[in-house]
Amino acid sequence: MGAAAMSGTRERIEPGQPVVEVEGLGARYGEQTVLEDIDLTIRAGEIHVIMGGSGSGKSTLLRHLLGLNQPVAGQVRLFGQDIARLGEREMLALRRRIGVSFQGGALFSSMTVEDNVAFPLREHTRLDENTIRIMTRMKLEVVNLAGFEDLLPNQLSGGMVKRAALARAIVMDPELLFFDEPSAGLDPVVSAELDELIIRLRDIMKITVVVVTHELESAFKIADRITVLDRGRILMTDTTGAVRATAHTRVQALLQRRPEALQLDAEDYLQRLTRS
Ligand SMILES: Nc1ncnc2c1ncn2[C@@H]1O[C@H](COP(=O)(O)OP(=O)(O)OP(=O)(O)O)[C@@H](O)[C@H]1O
Repeated sequence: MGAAAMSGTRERIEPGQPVVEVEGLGARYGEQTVLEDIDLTIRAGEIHVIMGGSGSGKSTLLRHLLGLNQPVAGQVRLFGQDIARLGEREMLALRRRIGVSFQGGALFSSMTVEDNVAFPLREHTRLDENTIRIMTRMKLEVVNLAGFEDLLPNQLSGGMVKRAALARAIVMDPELLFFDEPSAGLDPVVSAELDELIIRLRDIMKITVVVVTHELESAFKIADRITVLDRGRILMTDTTGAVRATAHTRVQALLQRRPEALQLDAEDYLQRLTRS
């Protein structure tokens, strides 16, 4: 039995139903508009990749989806609930249905892999130690880290750290997982392993996964649907096939670029410099 099942009754959302709904979202930092007119629906059971170059607004969108930032316009609904209207307790209950693996979401360096993964269970549930241990080990197996539970983070490779962080993000059996730049800093082989793992989470654990990335290859490999974000606006949301085949010139321009070029758009960069 999972932590979710133990923490009370909750309806599991049916495949294909909207899990994340964004309508007319706008975001600003000071005078700078960072997101504008964002409409987006993410459905249960899909791997949805939000793709865009550096500064396109990916991280800001993610922060809004998690309710960490207040929008200047529009709304975000998670599991059908408008997150701006939720009280603290309701928001906490909602957050338990969500796993997050952030780029900078480092492991606690003084804790073993096992204690790191067990941390959310110790913080948010009253499960006994034996159950916590079993659930933690199960998740370590899912991410292929069985046998490494007693190591400290600095004894792990970059790919292993990512997998341990992923185990921690799924230890509460989330229905929705946000994964920020899974392949950042990883070599291609390790990055491909992580892609496989994300696909496995969808197929075996039936988790809806939202991946934010600027890695084109990885995006096309794992996504059911892709949202292309550019300068704070959504250029398109569609299946990988449709995105690849689109006649949209700006999308094609972004796709033709080498990943490194996509990270730093010179024109954008200069605009940003002169704006501030
Ligand atoms: N806390 C902040 N305060 C002010 N401006 C910010 C802040 N965070 C981001 N920005 C600006 O908002 C814009 C979008 O940034 P954001 O981090 O959302 O983009 P991104 O697509 O995630 O980029 P990257 O891939 O480089 O992380 C950029 O112009 C950035 O400089």
